[in-house]
Amino acid sequence: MEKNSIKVFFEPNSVAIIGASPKKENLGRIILDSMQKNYKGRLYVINPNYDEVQGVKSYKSILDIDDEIDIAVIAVDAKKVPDLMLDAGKKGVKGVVIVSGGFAEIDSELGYKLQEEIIEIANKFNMRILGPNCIGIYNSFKGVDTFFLPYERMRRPKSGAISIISQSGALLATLMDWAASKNIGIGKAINFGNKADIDEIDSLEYLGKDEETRVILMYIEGITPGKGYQFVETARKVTSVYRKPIILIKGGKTSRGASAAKSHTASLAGSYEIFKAISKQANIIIANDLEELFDIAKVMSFNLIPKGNRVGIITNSGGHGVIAADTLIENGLSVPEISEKIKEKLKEVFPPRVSLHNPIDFTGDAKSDYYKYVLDLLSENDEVDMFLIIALIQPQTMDLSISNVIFDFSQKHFDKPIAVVTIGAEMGEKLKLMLEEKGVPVFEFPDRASKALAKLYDCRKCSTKRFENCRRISISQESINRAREIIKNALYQNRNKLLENEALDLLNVIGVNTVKYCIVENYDMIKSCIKEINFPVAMKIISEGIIHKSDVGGVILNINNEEELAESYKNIIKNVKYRLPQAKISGVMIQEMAKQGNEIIVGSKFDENFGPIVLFGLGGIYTEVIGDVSMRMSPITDCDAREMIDEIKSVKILEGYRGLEPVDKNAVAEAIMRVGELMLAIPEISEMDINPLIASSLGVKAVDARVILKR
Ligand SMILES: CC(=O)SCCNC(=O)CCNC(=O)[C@H](O)C(C)(C)COP(=O)(O)OP(=O)(O)OC[C@H]1O[C@@H](n2cnc3c(N)ncnc32)[C@H](O)[C@@H]1OP(=O)(O)O
Repeated sequence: MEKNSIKVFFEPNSVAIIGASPKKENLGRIILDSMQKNYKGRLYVINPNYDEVQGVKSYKSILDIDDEIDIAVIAVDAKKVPDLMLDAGKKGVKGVVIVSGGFAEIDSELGYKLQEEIIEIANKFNMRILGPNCIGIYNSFKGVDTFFLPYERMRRPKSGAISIISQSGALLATLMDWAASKNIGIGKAINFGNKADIDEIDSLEYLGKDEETRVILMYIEGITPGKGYQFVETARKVTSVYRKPIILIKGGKTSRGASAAKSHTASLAGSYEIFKAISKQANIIIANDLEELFDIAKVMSFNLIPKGNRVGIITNSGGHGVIAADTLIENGLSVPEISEKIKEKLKEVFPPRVSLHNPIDFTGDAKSDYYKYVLDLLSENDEVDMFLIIALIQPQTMDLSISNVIFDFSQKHFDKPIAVVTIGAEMGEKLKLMLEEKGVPVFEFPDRASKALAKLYDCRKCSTKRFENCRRISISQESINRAREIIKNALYQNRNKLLENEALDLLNVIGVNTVKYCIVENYDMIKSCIKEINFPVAMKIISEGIIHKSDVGGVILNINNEEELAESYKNIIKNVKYRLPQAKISGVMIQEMAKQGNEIIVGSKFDENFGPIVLFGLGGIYTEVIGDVSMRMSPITDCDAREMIDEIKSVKILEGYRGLEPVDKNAVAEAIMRVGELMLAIPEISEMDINPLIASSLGVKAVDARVILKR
């Protein structure tokens, strides 16, 4: 049965709070208190022990209420929750917010059992569950507030266009409180705790379509297992169709963090590198730490997304201006030179000591009206897309009127985002507060302001990206069946690894080119085997038990004629028998020597959370030493594959660096996609590598491949 939208949680017409009592510390009472402040819908209390709570009649059971109830908020001991849910189901309640803890997150038999029970009841009555173990829902526009933190413990921010999705209730509460202190507007927030039902995807789907949300901030510890690709698709829709940037911070980046995350919300946190790659695929912007998330929230709440990446720096400190320029450029923005036309105008107004480049540096005797003049002039002439305004208060001529100059400018030129840097004793603090009161994003250090502006520009890139013309590659069912036969055969022989020739056969079957090869089982087969292959050739021993063939003399390269070939055959068998007498030799592979090209690697690994992850990079030392690789989860579209190629730092080598011929990127992209599709179609493959895959202007050819199977 299709589940109902979670809209009802944000916009209920009636809410029942189960477990509210007159006691001051009672969670239900705190929720009732918060709801009574701004909620205009109908409120009910369920508690058999009281007749009335805070002026609201208390019912013995939800079934006694003579009204439709949209959502019920449950704040009683976990063991009582299933019975209360049964009543809620009978009553026709559409959704329950379970704030109680004591379910799967405590990692006990009882906890898991209770969680399963409530899921069963919810499914039976087509009810949605938010939680358990959560603080629930917040909608500033409708006064919905199930956060059981009184106002003196958590300030509520003003209403605004930023909405927050958080797996952690406490972190969400901190963010809300901080936003209130900085005058940042938060519209909606949701915390789903254990994710018994509602998760990050439901939340994204709702907030993506929500007209009151412009930006989504997310804190998550792990994507719901098995829903990796759904997450990618939903996030892509939210960012590119609904044009809402998603800024995400992930908890559980390290294994220690991941185990804390697991006990915290019974969630599975995956490897952070994979997560970052998938976020790119999902068109999501990653915040590296909480400070950065908060910085981004600041610039986002006040500004619109810029039209371009040109930043004008206006400063009264040379050093700050230089650091700002460095950081902006390092983070992908441009700090363009001011045009001669504008310079001439500025020269007429300012003394010669003012530096009229970008940064425009007024030096120590800057005045507020200097800033006003330059801001207006550059905006009106469309010389830059954003401003980084550095207004330090120490220089003796600077005064607090700069606050009005900046704010007035922002109101007049709302299409030019700004970030302000200021610091300095009592006056500096005062200026900071004056700006913050108006919601202006203020920073103490230029590098943080610069990074925040860079992320703001990233939002533009995300919202302009398009996915509708991206295509998967299809491998025919017949080919998949043939590939499956190869795998089945190995598993039947009780092997968890394909022999090298089988791995190359598999690649050929799915349409990834390999160099020509043949297998000989005895000396007499050599002549017929070599017919189709031109010299020079390589010879490799085929044996299940030999991992490093070269170490046992099992590889001979550059064989130029039939004579050498016969000699090599004898030598290779002799070498292996001498060095590894117990090895079972399945045959000898004669393989065309690969023509010149770039060695690349295309590999894939099955990830518990996201399924097959495909990896791409230059082969050899680049992969291992520099870690210059890109990853995406399967299925991989042509757009993803092209992005993977262009993302590695050494892409220039593939594009024909210093006279080298550029490789056929389409052929590389196709190999990446085919590996991704194979991994999806045959889950018995747990890992595979094509290394090296030789890429040239003529296409790609696999030389060596390794395929590991799940028994
Ligand atoms: C912050 C984060 O990171 S996420 C948030 C995670 N959630 C939490 O932190 C909450 C943790 N605490 C809990 O889960 C607890 O179980 C609580 C606070 C929900 C309830 O604790 P207890 O007080 O032990 O539960 P209990 O069920 O006995 O009583 C709760 C209230 O419900 C009332 N109540 C009891 N039974 C019922 C019932 N069947 N129907 C309605 N009300 C009931 C009681 O009157 C009681 O109020 P009172 O003590 O003020 O009279």
